[in-house]
Amino acid sequence: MVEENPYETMVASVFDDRDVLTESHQPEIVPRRAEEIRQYAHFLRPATNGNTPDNIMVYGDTGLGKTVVTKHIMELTVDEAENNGNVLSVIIEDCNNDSAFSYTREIVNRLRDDDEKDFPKRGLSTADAMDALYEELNKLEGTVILVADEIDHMDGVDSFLYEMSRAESTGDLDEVKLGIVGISNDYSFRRTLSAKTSGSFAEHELNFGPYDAEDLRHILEERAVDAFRDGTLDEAVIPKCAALAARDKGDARQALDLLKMSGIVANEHNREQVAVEHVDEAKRRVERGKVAERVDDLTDHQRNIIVAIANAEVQERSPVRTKEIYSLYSAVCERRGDEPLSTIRSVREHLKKLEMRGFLTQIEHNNGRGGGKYHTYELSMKPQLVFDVVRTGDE
Ligand SMILES: Nc1ncnc2c1ncn2[C@@H]1O[C@H](COP(=O)(O)OP(=O)(O)OP(=O)(O)O)[C@@H](O)[C@H]1O
Repeated sequence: MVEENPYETMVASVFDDRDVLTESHQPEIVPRRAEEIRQYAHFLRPATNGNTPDNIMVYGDTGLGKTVVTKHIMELTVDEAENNGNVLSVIIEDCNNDSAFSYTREIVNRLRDDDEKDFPKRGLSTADAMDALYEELNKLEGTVILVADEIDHMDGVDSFLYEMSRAESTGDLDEVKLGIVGISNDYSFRRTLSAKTSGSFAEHELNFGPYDAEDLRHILEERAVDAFRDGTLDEAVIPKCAALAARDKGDARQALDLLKMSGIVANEHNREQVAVEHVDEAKRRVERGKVAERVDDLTDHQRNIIVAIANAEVQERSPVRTKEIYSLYSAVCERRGDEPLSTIRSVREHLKKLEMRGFLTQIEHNNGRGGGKYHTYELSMKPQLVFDVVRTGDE
């Protein structure tokens, strides 16, 4: 028997360069953020003239271009400084739920030569790490801009910002001028800083609003030029991806993920062109992927609880009271060979957490005078999505 070569029956991929649609790709053009880029440049201009730039806080929800715009403006600012005969270094480091100590250590090790990257993990205080950082920064010339992405995730951020923003005036930094840019999804970050830090870290604010369908269409079209081969995108595909993402949160990451997944689906169906129905399937897959990531963070008990409520929903018994959830949950545990929690009270605790994390919706009922209050719960997503990602075999 002659073995079939699967490549022989495949049409050419719709993609020219799929990586252009991924997060790590830094586009040369960043459309639809001209005003934010202009404001940014205004705040950063002193750095192009060899002076200390103002500190900046960039706020906005996820996927609104805070990072991509920041990288873009930093490149322009470094070029401008160079044209003016000045030296500007930019350090961009994600806070990644780090402590101020480990964040500082990361930067120190990045700035050190390879054979000196031995900054110890233990035994030193944050103050020691900051001293090491000042030492490294003082080896640079001109102006330095430190960009702390997801700054609200840094443990100990208050004193970090206090120290860094005073470092020039205290003489810790005597060779370079330092500006700090913080990026955050959390608009209340400013209010979490102590009065003394707010005072010394006086900064400008830049706010990024959601994209509308028109913005997203432009962004996707720009990327699609390099990502897809000519003629492989049905003309309705980009408007559809843009409209779906705009209707949700106006998030460019979501729009790009949808476009990329639509191409993957078209390839899997062995089609020469991406069509609108591929976007529909892509949407389902992207949603499933997101729910799967969130389900990964749940405990086994919490997973069994949402499966129990999904079961109630397909049996049209939802919304459900806690007592009924408990017995449905116990049945799920039994089927899966898990030991159930022994009290309704502990299930109730998990219900609260699941509600907070967006898996469930709680409905409050009032039985009128003397009747007391009680709660029922329903799923905040389609039950099939739960069955798909938890793989219970319960559907
Ligand atoms: N105006 C734009 N032009 C081109 N690409 C964009 C634009 N805005 C966002 N993107 C792309 O969308 C994705 C998300 O953008 P980015 O990482 O900058 O968002 P963010 O606001 O920093 O989000 P988060 O807070 O979740 O990190 C990236 O792939 C980015 O390249």
